[in-house]
Amino acid sequence: MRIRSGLVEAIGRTPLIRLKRASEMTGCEILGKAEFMNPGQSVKDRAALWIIEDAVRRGALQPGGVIVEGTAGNTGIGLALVANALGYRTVIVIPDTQSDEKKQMLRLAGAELVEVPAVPYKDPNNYVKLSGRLAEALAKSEPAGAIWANQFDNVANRQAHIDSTGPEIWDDLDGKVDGFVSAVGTGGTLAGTAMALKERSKDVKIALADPPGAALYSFYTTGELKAEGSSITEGIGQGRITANLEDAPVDFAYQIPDAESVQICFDLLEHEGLCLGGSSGVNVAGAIRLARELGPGHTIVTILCDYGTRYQSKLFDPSFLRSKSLPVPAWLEKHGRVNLAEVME
Ligand SMILES: Cc1ncc(COP(=O)(O)O)c(C=O)c1O
Repeated sequence: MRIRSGLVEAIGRTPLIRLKRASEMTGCEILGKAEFMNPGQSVKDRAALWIIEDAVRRGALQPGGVIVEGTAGNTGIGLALVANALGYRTVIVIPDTQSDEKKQMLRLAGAELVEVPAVPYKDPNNYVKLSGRLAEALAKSEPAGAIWANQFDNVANRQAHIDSTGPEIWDDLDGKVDGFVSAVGTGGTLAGTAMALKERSKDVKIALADPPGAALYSFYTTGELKAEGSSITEGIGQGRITANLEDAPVDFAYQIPDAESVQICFDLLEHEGLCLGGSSGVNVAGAIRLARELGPGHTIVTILCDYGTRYQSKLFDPSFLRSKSLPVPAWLEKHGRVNLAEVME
């Protein structure tokens, strides 16, 4: 019998799942690291835990203290759950464009939610900058103090992946890994996992998968930060080189259109039973591109970032998809296969 002593110990050590259709299509072994199986149902539980433990070690976070963060949702959920387990409180600043499901989960976990209009990073009222100012104010007014988690530029975030995600992938595959692909929100997952894998073998190829509207595809292919278009994906799409992204060893970069990532999410749900958010679709599309780049016979790992029920009102809602001119798979609208009235007669 193996018991984990609490929520904190239940974070990480997620399985690698073989993605059947992507593997068959490319002749490669395409594996998804099941980060949706973390207690907060996303990859961001790891960053939340490492950021909190780092603040405690530095003496910045006192018992009963407040953790303030600007987040698209998943980091906030991770922070709120870990805070509950360890005796802290959370105040989360979230752009109003994020899904209702994530906001509901944050409230359920006891986070104090501050919803703000989604404005670009350069605006002083951007959610990240606002959360920094709020943390400064609360540090003075709260009896037990407050810290700013600052996931974008706090490298305790990528340290989580240097210490856990990367080594877990390497160990589970006995070092037989040829490529790793990830989208970027803060860059913690991509940079941290890439650094851990490259440290073990320089031959592992690292690829960025970027949605439209983000500037990193352009940065890693031309050296210029340039963004065009927009995307329905949440939690990813970065316009600058965050501290977590600095020195990330990126070999290839791909831009994935929404029509492709959305189609992959439906495919994974319909044919493999994997219900995932949009960023996982971007990652799997990126893994397929890297597999084609390297050729058959290689092992490529990517991240299955979060669970799809978080997006029932968006990615999995036919009318939302139509409003974004995205194709709706027939089976998503299929109802009435079971006629209960007939059976009960
Ligand atoms: C759904 C989802 N996918 C991917 C990411 C990207 O992870 P990272 O911040 O480590 O780049 C995030 C980050 O918030 C996310 O919420």
